[in-house]
Amino acid sequence: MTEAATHPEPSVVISASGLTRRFGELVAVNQLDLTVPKGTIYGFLGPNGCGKSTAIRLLTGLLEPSAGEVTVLGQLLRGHEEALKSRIGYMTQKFSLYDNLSVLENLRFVAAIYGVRGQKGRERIDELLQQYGLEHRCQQLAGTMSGGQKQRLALACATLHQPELLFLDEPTSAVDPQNRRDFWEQLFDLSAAGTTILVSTHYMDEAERCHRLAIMEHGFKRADGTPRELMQSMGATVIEVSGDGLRQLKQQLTAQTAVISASQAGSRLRVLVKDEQRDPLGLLQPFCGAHQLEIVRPSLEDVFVTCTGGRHVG
Ligand SMILES: Nc1ncnc2c1ncn2[C@@H]1O[C@H](COP(=O)(O)OP(=O)(O)OP(=O)(O)O)[C@@H](O)[C@H]1O
Repeated sequence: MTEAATHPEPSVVISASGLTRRFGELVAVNQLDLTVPKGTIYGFLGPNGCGKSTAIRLLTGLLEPSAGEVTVLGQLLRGHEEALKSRIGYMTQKFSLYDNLSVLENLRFVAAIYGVRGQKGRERIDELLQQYGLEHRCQQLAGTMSGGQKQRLALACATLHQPELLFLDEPTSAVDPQNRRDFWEQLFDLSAAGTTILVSTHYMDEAERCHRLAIMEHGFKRADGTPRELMQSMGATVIEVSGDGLRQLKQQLTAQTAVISASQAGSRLRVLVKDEQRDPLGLLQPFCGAHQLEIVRPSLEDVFVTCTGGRHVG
């Protein structure tokens, strides 16, 4: 019998049930159930303070839960935090780099922590310098680098020991759109090589890139699935209204109980109407006069607004 047959690789890399963390009266993470399949990029989408960082710290074993269980890479997390550390990478919001150490010194420091020594360590560092475009910055102090460069160095540090599971807590908050795009290409490279990635974000466009995601609010998971599944099962119709006088129209429409929200983009009003309203166009028409009405495809932002009762991310 082969090794693989005796110890089959888990197809589910993170499994959590009833995961809860209280800070005094505050429940930062509330009864979180989670299943993250191997090789996926899984997103936590939600506004500041909804519990994303706390959930990540619980799943890495850095924080003890008040209740609930977590299995990571086929092993119960509780009691195995140390053993699992070498199989997990974690990039924090603040990137955790030493500003007064050079790029090379930061990488060597992390290599020493993970015991990636000697020839193997040097080769791995060279490989990462090249992979993340840092080979000409070896001697530069981390504190003098741009946001995008720091981010690449932080990712190199977090993946130095080639973790099977990588946690990224709002990794793109401090970088520009081009760097964000490049960063996501790097994440897909890692994912294609078999790394499972859990990433938190409050950007809709980032969440949309994930294979699967959970929408979080006030410590609760409000919905989860692939972006497409979430859009298909959102429970609302999206209608775009175009024309003049949209500010006043918006007030009239949001006063209707079947209207979840109305938000303006340019000369269009994007209106979400609950699915229980059989004739959503008929509901809006009496208010809209000469305005043009069109049913359009939902976006992830529409899903978010529907799940969280109209409140906004960020
Ligand atoms: N150590 C702590 N002690 C007390 N309260 C905490 C602690 N850590 C987090 N919280 C609280 O728990 C809630 C969730 O915080 P968390 O940092 O997990 O949210 P988040 O979604 O990651 O937001 P952000 O991106 O702003 O960090 C917040 O109300 C926060 O103030």
